[in-house]
Amino acid sequence: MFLPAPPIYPVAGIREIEARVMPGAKPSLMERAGRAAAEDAVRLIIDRPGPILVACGPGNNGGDGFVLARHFRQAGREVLAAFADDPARLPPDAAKALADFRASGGEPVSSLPSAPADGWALVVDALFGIGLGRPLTGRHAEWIAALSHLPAPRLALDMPSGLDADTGRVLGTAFRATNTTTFIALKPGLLTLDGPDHAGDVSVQRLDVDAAGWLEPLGHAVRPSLFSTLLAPRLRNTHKGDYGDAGILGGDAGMCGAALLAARAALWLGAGRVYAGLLDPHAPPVDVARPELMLRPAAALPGHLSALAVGPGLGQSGAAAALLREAIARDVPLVLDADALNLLAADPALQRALAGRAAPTLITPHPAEAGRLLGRDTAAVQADRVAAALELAARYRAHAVLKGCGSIVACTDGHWYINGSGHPGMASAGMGDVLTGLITALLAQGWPADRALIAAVHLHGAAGDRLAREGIGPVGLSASELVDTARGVFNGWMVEANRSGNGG
Ligand SMILES: NC(=O)C1=CN([C@@H]2O[C@H](COP(=O)(O)OP(=O)(O)OC[C@H]3O[C@@H](n4cnc5c(N)ncnc54)[C@H](OP(=O)(O)O)[C@@H]3O)[C@@H](O)[C@H]2O)[C@@H](O)CC1
Ligand SMILES: [K+]
Repeated sequence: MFLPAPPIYPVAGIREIEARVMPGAKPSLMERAGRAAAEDAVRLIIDRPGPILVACGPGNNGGDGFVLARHFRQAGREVLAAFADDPARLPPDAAKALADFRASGGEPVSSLPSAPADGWALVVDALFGIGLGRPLTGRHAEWIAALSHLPAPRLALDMPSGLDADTGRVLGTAFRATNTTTFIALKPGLLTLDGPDHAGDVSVQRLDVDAAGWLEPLGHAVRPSLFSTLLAPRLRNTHKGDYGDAGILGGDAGMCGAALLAARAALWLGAGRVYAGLLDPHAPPVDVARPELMLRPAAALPGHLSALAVGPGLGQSGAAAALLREAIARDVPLVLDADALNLLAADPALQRALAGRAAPTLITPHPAEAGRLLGRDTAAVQADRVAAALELAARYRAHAVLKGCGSIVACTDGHWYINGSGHPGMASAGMGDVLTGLITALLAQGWPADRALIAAVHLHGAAGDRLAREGIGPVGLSASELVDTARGVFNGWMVEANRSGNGG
């Protein structure tokens, strides 16, 4: 049974939901948040005696911390709450949480206590949540640096302090959590850019709020349930023509391997026939390790294809640009990757041609390619990856994946997805070519373009994760190895989907 894809809301969405739920909420959302976080915390300290340190900040995140601290006091645990902001400026709920903590016999200390001889059982970061408005400096930054290095489970409430909830950017400095309990729903900043390195394992505590019932989410975390209905078993009475003809165009001198990797991935993920059109005039006529592939000169790809990818090893020659122009004119699902994106970024005529396509287009830029496509530098793209991916999708009328930590898939209908599979061992040569091949295979088999992109991105990372679990990576994992494993993971998903009634 595949789990549903959890919704993701930016801060504005969380605030909107909060404003609708807040007025009548009993117990208050803060009471629910502090209690839910305490329940997560109990699991972290099951075998850990000793005191708990809770660092509380000047807003409602601090209030959550006081509620958690009170619950542990009432349960008989030793708790130290550190709080050095102005109590008179606490928002009303947080002021009440502090008063309740005091009423339970607790009293905050105004500087970070030194660690007990046997260490803390748990360190809780309740300094800042979604209200973080600027880079952290001074005492707050010092506390966060000190807390981040304590050798104990480190639990962040809602967000690791210092991490921008919308973008995953570190504002000044950010808490390094082993675990994060986030409230109501996921936020993009937990899942992309610097988020995963700071949030650790993320638990979502919904606080009995049906977020999607209040506000339709545009963002989701990727789970196989997003495409499980497409994982149907093959009918017996079928032949290779039913599974599509995939074309891969690229492979100029010195870069044939890129096109071959994409082609192999397309074949291994089930495309009926795979053609590789290679620009290098000295390209081999056959892939001896994969003789099933049909290698052709770049200009000799068949007229009819079910899906076409342009880019792996393409280069930026005049011949490459001409082939790209012809490819864009084909009425076929089209994947653009690597130098196809660089050529596109530099040529307004190609961009106009792309905008006029009726068949779906998919683009797979890494942040530097995305920057070229959007006419800005890489840092500006990374500053807000969700916004950049959505802008790419709108401007190029294409489903776009912005690769990197927490790849963002943005669709032309405005929906977006953040993928959590994969690891940094996949930052190696040829990985992007394999992804292009996987996408092309699913398109060739008739998958809707948005689902093909989401599934291939998730599969690519899941294959890397499986290999890393087996000791093949993260260090030294090669793109070729990923191809076989992606096939295994995908077939496993099909078994799972059909066991659970093919509905996720
Ligand atoms: N939403 C919900 O449904 C629920 C929300 N809940 C909880 O509330 C949290 C949001 O609370 P929040 O809005 O009070 O914001 P929060 O993160 O505590 O920080 C605001 C304070 O920080 C300050 N400040 C900001 N940046 C700063 C900086 N760099 N350096 C120094 N100060 C800085 C800012 O001051 P100001 O900018 O006004 O000077 C203000 O005082 C949310 O994350 C969750 O934990 C749950 O209880 C229940 C459900
Ligand atoms: K926090």
